[in-house]
Amino acid sequence: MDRIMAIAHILGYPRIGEKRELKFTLESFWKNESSELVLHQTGCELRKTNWQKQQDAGLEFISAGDFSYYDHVLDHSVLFSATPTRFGFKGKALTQQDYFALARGNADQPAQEMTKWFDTNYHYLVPEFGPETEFLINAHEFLSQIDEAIATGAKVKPNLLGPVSFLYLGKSRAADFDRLSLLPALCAEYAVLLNELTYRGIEWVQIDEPALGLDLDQQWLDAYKDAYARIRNNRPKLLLTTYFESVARYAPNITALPVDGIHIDLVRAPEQLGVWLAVLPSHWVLSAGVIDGRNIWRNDLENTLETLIPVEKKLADRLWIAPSCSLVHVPVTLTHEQNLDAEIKPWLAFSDEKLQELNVLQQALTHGKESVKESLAASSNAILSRRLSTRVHDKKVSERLSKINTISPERTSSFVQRSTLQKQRLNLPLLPTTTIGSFPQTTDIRASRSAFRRSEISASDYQAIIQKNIRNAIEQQLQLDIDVLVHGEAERNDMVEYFGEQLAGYTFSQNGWVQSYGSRCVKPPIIYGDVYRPAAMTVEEARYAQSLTTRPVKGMLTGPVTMLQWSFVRDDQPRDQTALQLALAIRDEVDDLQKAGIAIIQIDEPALREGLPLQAGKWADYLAWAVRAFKLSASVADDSTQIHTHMCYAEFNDILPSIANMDADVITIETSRSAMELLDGFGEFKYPNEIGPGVYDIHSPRVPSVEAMEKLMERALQVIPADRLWVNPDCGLKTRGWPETIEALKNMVQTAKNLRLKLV
Ligand SMILES: Nc1nc2c(c(=O)[nH]1)N[C@@H](CNc1ccc(C(=O)N[C@@H](CCC(=O)N[C@@H](CCC(=O)N[C@@H](CCC(=O)O)C(=O)O)C(=O)O)C(=O)O)cc1)CN2
Ligand code: MET
Ligand SMILES: [Zn+2]
Repeated sequence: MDRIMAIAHILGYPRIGEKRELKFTLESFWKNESSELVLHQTGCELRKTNWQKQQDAGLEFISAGDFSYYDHVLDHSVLFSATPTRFGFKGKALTQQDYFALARGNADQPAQEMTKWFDTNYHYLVPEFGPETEFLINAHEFLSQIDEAIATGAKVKPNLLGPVSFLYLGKSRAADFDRLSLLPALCAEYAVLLNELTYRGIEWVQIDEPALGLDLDQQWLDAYKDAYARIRNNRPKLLLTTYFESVARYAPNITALPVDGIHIDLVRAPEQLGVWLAVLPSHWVLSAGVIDGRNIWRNDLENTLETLIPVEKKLADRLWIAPSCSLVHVPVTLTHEQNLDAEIKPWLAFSDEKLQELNVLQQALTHGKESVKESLAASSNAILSRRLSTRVHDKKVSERLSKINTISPERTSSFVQRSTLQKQRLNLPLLPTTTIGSFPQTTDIRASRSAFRRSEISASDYQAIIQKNIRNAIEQQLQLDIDVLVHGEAERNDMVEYFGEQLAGYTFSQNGWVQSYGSRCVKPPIIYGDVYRPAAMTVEEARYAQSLTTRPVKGMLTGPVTMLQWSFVRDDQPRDQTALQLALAIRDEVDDLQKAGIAIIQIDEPALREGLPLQAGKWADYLAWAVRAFKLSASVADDSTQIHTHMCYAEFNDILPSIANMDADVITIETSRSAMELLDGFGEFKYPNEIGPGVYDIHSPRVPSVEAMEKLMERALQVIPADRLWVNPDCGLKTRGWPETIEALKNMVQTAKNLRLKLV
């Protein structure tokens, strides 16, 4: 006789579509090339397909409310009418254009700020709260998607971001404003919405509270108690979902909440299972996040069942099984992967394959392992094939790594000594101007690359096109009178993917796209084995660019921590080991570049901050290996070779000692959106080396004025001495068009010239 069904569910499904349908429909809508109707039709089809897949996989519920036309946190702000006051949308029924204005800005207002979703490469739109914020439920779009889901006939579990995490993830522009003062008013609207869902016959709602994975002070912990007490009446059952970290330390607070179950991430934090089994209230369900929602490796199902079977014995139908977090962080399907390495492909599981894995686990728990013995055997074979593969371990790499302690992470001389040598060699003016690396990735460049990939043009044709683009970038920069040039990165599809393609130990998908923000996607390359650099990766382009000018052209590399953070990484060795392998590969490239006569080498680390663990107790360990990896990649540089690094998208003030310890000769950082506030930390901390604080935001096509940039630089000059300051944009220009790029850089160079006159 069958026992009670084990319940399988997911926390969210990717919304971009198997072939990035959402991206293409969005971009054509924005260009006015297609209608709102087409946009909504595509949205509707994507949801329908996603739900069908979930039903086919035998999930107990289909997941609704996880779809978004841009970002689910933005949707949540709209759901409660909590859009920033500055847009003047109060009391107005938002149009589709209004919605995108919040996400992308309009003629009058810059977009809502965008920031990283916890330690992922997904970006959300930061809610803006203030004393004037009023909440009013505006659930038409949300409820119509729920109704659409209900109409499929399946059981529906709506997703909602929880009230405390929503407030936590927002920001206030008003000084000293306490966001928690908004909690009662916000919860009143949640209550209305939850009543509405009860009325629709919804049994369970998934309420995401990922803030519980962070270090919370007492005030925020208490807010949970208050919030959930306020929404306890006439509502569906609530599954409180947590992910990315252990929440065991808050178990006493969490178990006191009037909810009906908890989801925990057992991939990131398997050690918390014991705690939860011991304290789980007797009427709660426990949703075990056992399938990795952040990585693409096939699950070891036998192993997972070993964990689950005793739990199931104890909890019976109170055990639910799920991926560790929403699947938005992994690609959609392996179905279209024709070119994936045949040995490696069976080791992988994208979202659809993860649904299958859940299905097998559910069957095994319900009907016994016998019932799915073939699937279990296939899983075990894949795990074994990966473990025994001769392609994972490379003796040369392990030998080199075993001697890594003999390589000094320090440069030969101190910054002051290096600086003297570099000044002699480079002979730059005061407040040198530069850019961050990329110039516009035009449709032309992408189309040529695409044609080359499809073998429609030859390698030499493709190379000629890249050279033409490099030549153009150099000419433009010379005309603009920029001091330190870049080659423009035309040859790179994506900074990380490009290097991954040239390193051993990496493989790639054709279609493994993951949403980064809005319509922008990335295709993280896959590290499956020991990493090393078989041959020089950037020297040819750097040498060519340098041959066109007497001004210095920066060599342009991605650093080991960012390579790690933006790739799908091995789960069979600690991350720091992979980072060290990457560090040695980049180190080889730095050496080759300087041997080719390149005097300045930039090693980008935009993801260094993103990789920081969510709980402060783990920071020191991470920072130690991450900084060491960066330094090992740079320390091969001669004193007279100037090392730059670049970081964007982050608060740096809490890790300034580590940034200083990286000892790059120059760091360029994103500062313009915070009006140089960020630089105050560097001033207070007395950051010892040179800094280029970004003087304009590259995320908007708006051309900044000379006055605006001068003002920012004057602010910078108050905290950093002029002889250690550079003038540059916030980040690379790959997403911009040429005309606005030239106008903006013209003004930027003028800014530097004006200031030089004032300073002498
Ligand atoms: N990995 C990573 N993470 C990051 C960043 C980053 O640069 N890289 N920056 C921040 C986020 N910013 C981002 C900024 C831009 C894009 C972006 O523009 N992505 C492109 C894809 C880039 C790419 O790989 N382009 C391929 C082209 C892929 C493609 O669509 N090809 C078409 C053909 C295109 C054509 O014919 O024009 C096809 O194959 O069908 C290339 O240049 O080769 C996109 O969504 O469109 C992504 C993230 C933080 N995280
Ligand atoms: C996301 S950081 C980007 C750095 C890179 N060198 C560029 O200019 O695009
Ligand atoms: Zn950047």
